[in-house]
Amino acid sequence: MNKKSVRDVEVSGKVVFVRVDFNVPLEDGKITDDTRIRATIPTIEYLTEKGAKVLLASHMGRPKGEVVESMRLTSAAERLSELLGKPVAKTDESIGETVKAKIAELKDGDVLVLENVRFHKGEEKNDPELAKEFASLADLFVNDAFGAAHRAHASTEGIAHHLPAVSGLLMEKELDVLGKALLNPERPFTAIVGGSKVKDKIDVIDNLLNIADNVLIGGGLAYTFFKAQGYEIGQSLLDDSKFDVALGFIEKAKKLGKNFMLPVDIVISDDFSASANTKIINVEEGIPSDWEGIDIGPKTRALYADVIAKSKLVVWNGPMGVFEIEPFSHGTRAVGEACANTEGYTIIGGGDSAAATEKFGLAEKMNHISTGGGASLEFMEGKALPGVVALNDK
Ligand SMILES: Nc1ncnc2c1ncn2[C@@H]1O[C@H](COP(=O)(O)OP(=O)(O)OP(=O)(O)O)[C@@H](O)[C@H]1O
Ligand SMILES: O=C(O)[C@H](O)COP(=O)(O)O
Repeated sequence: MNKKSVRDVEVSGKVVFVRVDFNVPLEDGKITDDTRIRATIPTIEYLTEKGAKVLLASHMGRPKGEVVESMRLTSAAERLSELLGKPVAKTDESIGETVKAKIAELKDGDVLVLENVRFHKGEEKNDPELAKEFASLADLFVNDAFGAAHRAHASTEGIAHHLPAVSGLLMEKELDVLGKALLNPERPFTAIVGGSKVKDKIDVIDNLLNIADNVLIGGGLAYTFFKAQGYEIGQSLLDDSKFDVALGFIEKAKKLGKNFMLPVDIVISDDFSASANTKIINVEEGIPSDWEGIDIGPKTRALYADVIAKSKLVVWNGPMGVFEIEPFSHGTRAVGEACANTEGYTIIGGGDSAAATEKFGLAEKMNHISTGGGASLEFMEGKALPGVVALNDK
C-alpha cells in the first residue's frame, strides 16, 4: 500500500484519534457479533503499548444526525474493555469541552470511546467544521475503519485534512488481502452477491462480470431480476428502477461468456416469522401476491455449491436468505458450508455474511473475513475509497 501506516509515525505520548467501525449488530442492546470490534484490537494494542492516548470514534446504525438511545456505543465500549482486559472510558459526546476534559485526564496507554459520530448532522455531510472539531481533540488521525472507508464523512475523510493521517493495521491488512486477491485472481474466480441492500449492491454486479468467471446471485437481490424477466414476485424485495440494468447484466454475461447464475428455485413464505407457512417453488411458477421470496431453494443450493467447490477464489457478500430465522437459513448455510469446504481461497465480506458464518460455526474455515460490506464491494468495483485516498502517502 502506498499510504503511511501507524507503523510509519511516532505515536508515544500522542493523543490519537482512531476511526474504527464498531457498527456491530445489536439485539435488545446486546452485541450479537463482535467481529468488527475484535478486528481493531491489534491497532489499539499497538498504540497503547507504545504509550499513546487512544480516542476511538465510530458510527453505529443510521441515526440521521439525531441522538438515538439504542445507537449509543456503550455496549461496544463494554465489549472492547472485556476484549482488552482493561478498563475503557466512554463519553456521551464525540466533540466539545466535556470530551476535552476527559482527554486531559487520560494517561499514556489509556483508551476513551467517543459517542456515535452520526449523532451530529455534519458527520455524513462531511462538514469541515465538524472535521476540525474532531481534529482539535488529537495530534494524529488513524483510520482503521475499513468498513466505512467508502464513506466520505467528517470522521473518515474530512479529519484527514487537518491532522497527520495514517492507516491502522486492520485497514492495511484488508487492503492488502483484497488487493492481492483481486489484482491477479486465481481462476475460476466466483463472486457471490446476496443480502437486502438491493440499491447499494446491484451496480457492483457490472464490474464483477468483468473480473469474475462465475457470478452467483441470491438473497433479496434476485427478485429485481425475476421481475425484470416477467415473473411474479409477490411482496419480495425489489428495486423497480433497475429492470433495464438487471436485463443488461444478463446480456453482458452472455457476451463475455461469463457464468451468471440466478436462483432456479426459491423458498417463499406468507410471513416474516419462524411459524409462517412456507413453500418451495420454481422461479417460473411465480410468487402469490401476498407471499415473498425468503431463501434460495434446494436445487439452487446444490448448483451453487458445485460451482463453489470447483473455484480457486470465492468472494461472498450478502446472505442468500433471511438466515436469522431458522427455516429461512438453509440457503445461507449451504453456501457457507460450500465456501468452508472448497479448496479455493475464500473471502467473506459484509457484516451479516460474517455474522452468518460465525453463527454456523464456519468462520474458522474461511481464509479472510472482511469487516467491510459496502466497502469491500466498492473496492471490488474498482472505486477509490475516500477514507483511504485522504491518508498521507508514503
Ligand atoms: N430474500 C430476502 N428478503 C429479505 N431480506 C433478505 C433476503 N435475503 C437476505 N435478506 C436479509 O439481508 C440482510 C443482509 O443484507 P446486507 O445487504 O445488509 O448484507 P451484508 O452482508 O450485511 O452486507 P453489508 O455489510 O454491506 O450490509 C440479512 O439481515 C437478511 O435477513
Ligand atoms: O455496515 C457497514 O457496511 C458500514 O458500517 C457502513 O455503514 P453504512 O452503510 O451505514 O454507511
